[in-house]
Amino acid sequence: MIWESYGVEKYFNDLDTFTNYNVRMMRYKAPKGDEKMDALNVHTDKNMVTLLYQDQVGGLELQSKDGSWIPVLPSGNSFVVMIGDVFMALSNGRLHPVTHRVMLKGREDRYSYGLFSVPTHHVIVDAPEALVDEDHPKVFKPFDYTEFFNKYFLNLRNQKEYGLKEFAGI
Ligand SMILES: O=C(O)CCC(=O)C(=O)O
Ligand SMILES: [Fe+2]
Repeated sequence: MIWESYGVEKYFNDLDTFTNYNVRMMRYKAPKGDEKMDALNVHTDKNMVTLLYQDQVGGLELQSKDGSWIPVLPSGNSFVVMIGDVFMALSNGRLHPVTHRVMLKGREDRYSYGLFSVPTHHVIVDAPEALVDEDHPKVFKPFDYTEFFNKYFLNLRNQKEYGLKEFAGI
């Protein structure tokens, strides 16, 4: 639908052939004390699209443009849909991934469930030419998704948030 709205759906006819889907169930242990605990670091997702369901404990927070944090209230019958860095690159910077984190308070463990669409191994991510023009100069160089992810992952172990702008920004 998004690609149709930009008139570039024909470039993504074979999207299925270069997309994998990962399902992940995540458990966050309840904090030990009474303080609000940083349970998942501040980040944008590095994949294409994420579908997320959190249980009644809640804790997911989204960052607004002014830097403040907006809690996503738990809902038994809805999913959160977020785009990741790859989608930003494919849209030539038109769409932006939301920065988010998980903060926990209280005595209950938290569970969340995610469906993550990711490019297959070593896919080259590049925005369609039709989305590049004078008003929208190219924002990212074509890049190998696996190389980007590996670099991101290495930085994660050093507690550093590593973004696509650093890896492939023009
Ligand atoms: O558990 C959550 O609600 C968020 C998980 C998340 O942001 C992620 O896995 O990228
Ligand atoms: Fe995330």
